[in-house]
Amino acid sequence: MTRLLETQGLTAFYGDFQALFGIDVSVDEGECVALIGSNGAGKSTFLRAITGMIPARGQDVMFAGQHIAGWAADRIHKAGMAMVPEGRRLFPSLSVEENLLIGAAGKRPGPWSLDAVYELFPDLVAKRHNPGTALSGGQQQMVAIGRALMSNPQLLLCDEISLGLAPKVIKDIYTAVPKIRAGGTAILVVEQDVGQALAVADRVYCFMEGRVTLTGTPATLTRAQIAAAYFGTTEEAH
Ligand SMILES: Nc1ncnc2c1ncn2[C@@H]1O[C@H](COP(=O)(O)OP(=O)(O)OP(=O)(O)O)[C@@H](O)[C@H]1O
Repeated sequence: MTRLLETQGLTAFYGDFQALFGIDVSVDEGECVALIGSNGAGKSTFLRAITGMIPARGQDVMFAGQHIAGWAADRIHKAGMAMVPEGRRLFPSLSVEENLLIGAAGKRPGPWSLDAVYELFPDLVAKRHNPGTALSGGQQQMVAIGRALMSNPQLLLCDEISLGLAPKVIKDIYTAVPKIRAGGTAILVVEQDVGQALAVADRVYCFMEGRVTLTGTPATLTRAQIAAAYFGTTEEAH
């Protein structure tokens, strides 16, 4: 496996407030990695730090063989990282199709196109000329994922894609993950639903208070270890 993303000792600050304390996370090409942890653990901050949305303070972030710490967000996007932001953030005055086409700005060569996104999410076909806001929450999430895929990213970052959605809808959305990986895209998901994270990911990192408290594969981690790493209970986390 070739290493796609690697952070070593990543820190992040909001003003004087330190939100991340030395995070080591890696994602290999084509891999699916999940970040889990409670509210405020630092998962979204990690995504913001690697995508250049908050300044990196000179630490090491390697992506696709390049040192990207300090790069502007649009340069990182063009290098092959695309984000599905928490809350979807569709453009309300634009149609589904226009929202998708916006994601094609800075497009790299690859398998994703409007047709491929509609094949991935057939529910969107009949809605293609509707405004993004006229969709259900699940359909809006599909547009947000499709928009990110339109740039043909090497790494797709998904921040809480199941938040506020019904279990059936979450299941539908997660069925897209193997198809996205089949196109060669690695996925880093932030997911509060631990069961969902363990079901979809090759490896999991648990964050607590700005630190990684546990990492491993779903097959090797026990529920007790995860609970300890997630909530800071007394059992030692490995
Ligand atoms: N814009 C901001 N300004 C100041 N502090 C922030 C900001 N965003 C997040 N924080 C703080 O940074 C810490 C990490 O927050 P972060 O949003 O990364 O956590 P999270 O694990 O993604 O949780 P959530 O699921 O709530 O998004 C928290 O203490 C939070 O209050």
